[in-house]
Amino acid sequence: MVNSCDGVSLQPLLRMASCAAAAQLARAERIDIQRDLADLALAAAECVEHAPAGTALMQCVAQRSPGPNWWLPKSMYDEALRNASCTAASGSIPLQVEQPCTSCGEDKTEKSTVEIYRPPPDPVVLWKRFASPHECDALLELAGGLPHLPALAAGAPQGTIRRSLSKALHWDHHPQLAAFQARMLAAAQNWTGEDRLDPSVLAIGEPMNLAAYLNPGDEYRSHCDGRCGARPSAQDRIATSIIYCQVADEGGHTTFSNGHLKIVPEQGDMLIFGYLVDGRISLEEHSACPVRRGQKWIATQWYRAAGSYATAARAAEAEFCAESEKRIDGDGRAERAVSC
Ligand SMILES: O=C(O)CCC(=O)C(=O)O
Ligand SMILES: [Fe+2]
Repeated sequence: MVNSCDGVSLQPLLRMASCAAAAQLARAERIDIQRDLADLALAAAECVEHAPAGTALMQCVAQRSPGPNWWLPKSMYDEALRNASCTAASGSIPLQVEQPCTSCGEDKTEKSTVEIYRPPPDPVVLWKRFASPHECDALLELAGGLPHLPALAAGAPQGTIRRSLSKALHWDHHPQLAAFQARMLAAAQNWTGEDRLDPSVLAIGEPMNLAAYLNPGDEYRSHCDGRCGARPSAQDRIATSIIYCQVADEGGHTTFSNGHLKIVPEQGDMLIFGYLVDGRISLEEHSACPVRRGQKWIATQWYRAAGSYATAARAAEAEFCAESEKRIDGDGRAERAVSC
């Protein structure tokens, strides 16, 4: 009996085909979903520990899995890789570079470190200690404090993959955000090589998103902020920056499972990644691993290409706000109305 396709979030046609194929094969008693998923998880765990840095995890998994994985629904496959990448014993090893510190005031001799995990065209870098504790406190104050962040609505498009509190911070409500966002944008432009990132983020852009993972198990499962490698339309996001204002004592790391990267940030670090790639397997897919102990909160800024920003951002914001207004069942947590 095959019912493991329930809850799978593939494109409907692909999902139907994939699930039908799986059901047919399973009926023929040649395939056992649970067994094949367990094999996949084992292969992924081995690859996460042993594949050399830079090797795409998918290639290693394909070589090590005893059976074919092509028929598994994509979301199950992605989840297995992601779970393995979250349990990896240590973080990936980056190339480190030093640069003049842009947040050290008058002291021009101070340097800041940037860790390069992957070069363009889909770069991933971690700017160490980008935000000071004071800057993070200021962001939180604008959001009204951690206990007052609204929970993501269960009915929201991302409600099934994201378990966290979340709030949009609007520039026009909080003018003091502007200088900080300008610094984030400059860093993102520099490290993605994307001078197309729209500077109008400062005036009318997609709001900054504060997200808090306060309970054990809070997470953001595998997803793409952009188009997962498909040709981006004029309105799609092309880069992301995430400031880790608080990191969990255990868990809560960020992984790029397809690209075999595990980022273990410290407080104040900013992750920057770009994903304007076309026509090849995307390494953009990423996730926030479940928090195991302690709490984590982040500030995310998504970027689009110049010219696309105003309409797309407004549409996205309107959708987000409409969904967020819905009440939340909250998985046993207190129900709370959401204001946007
Ligand atoms: O919390 C994280 O580590 C990842 C967050 C994320 O993917 C996002 O905000 O788009
Ligand atoms: Fe993301």
